[in-house]
Amino acid sequence: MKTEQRNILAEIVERRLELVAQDIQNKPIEAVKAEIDSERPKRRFFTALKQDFDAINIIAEIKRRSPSKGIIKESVDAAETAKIYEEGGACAISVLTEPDYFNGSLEDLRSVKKASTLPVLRKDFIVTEYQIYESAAANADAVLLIAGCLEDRQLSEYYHLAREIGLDVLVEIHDETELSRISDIDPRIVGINNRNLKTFETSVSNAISLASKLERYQLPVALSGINTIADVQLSKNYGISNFLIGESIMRSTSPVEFIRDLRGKQ
Ligand SMILES: O=P(O)(O)OC[C@@H](O)[C@@H](O)c1c[nH]c2ccccc12
Repeated sequence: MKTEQRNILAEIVERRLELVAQDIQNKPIEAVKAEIDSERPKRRFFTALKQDFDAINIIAEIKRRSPSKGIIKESVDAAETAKIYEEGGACAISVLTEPDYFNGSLEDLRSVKKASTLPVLRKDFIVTEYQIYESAAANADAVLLIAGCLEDRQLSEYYHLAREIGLDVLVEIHDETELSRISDIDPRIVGINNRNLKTFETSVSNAISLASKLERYQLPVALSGINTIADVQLSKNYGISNFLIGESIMRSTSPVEFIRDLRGKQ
């Protein structure tokens, strides 16, 4: 008999919606929109990824804990971590802002943006339009949209809204069904998650096999489970140049050297 797998993604999304409802009580959407500075300095996430063919671009992630691994690093100073990532040559910084399962916050994102000169990606479970405006108000340069937790209509609306207000978008997929669901929005940056967010099963070959199915002009980013130089090199051999890495960098005793090693630089 097959036991039903607890769907963690659905649980996180349910909780996220509750938290956003509280945020809206505290600060209505009009107030958030008013906080967006149209003159804010924009750093292009897309450009950071579009380097030469030989490059290995690392988006280094600030991730305090995760539902699959528990606490990854006890005390984390987001601003200091961002500076270290930049020193190692990361091309962009991803900041987990989900509070309950990842111990993140928009405060982390704001301080990372101030402390570094790199583009900053807001990594969260974006399931409302409110969070998109909130991302721009917090000075994010890009947002993540996860196909697995959005309906087609939401995916398209949020994608276009984010682009309209000047945010780049990383659209995350995990399998071929999700790949076909994003063909209408035709995103320029496609994150391929090696981890199944419903079951946490992880395989680095997932990004490799799906990347070959993207359009030529779409930039693949391999997400999750990349722990070693060999993992990076393997994907690179299959034409993937962009990697989003959290846990292994967070756990490293010398992240500057580790990021350099992953990039194949001295
Ligand atoms: O820590 P890892 O295995 O290097 O993974 C980083 C990143 O890919 C992962 O944090 C992630 C990918 N997609 C997500 C969606 C929500 C939250 C987290 C994620």
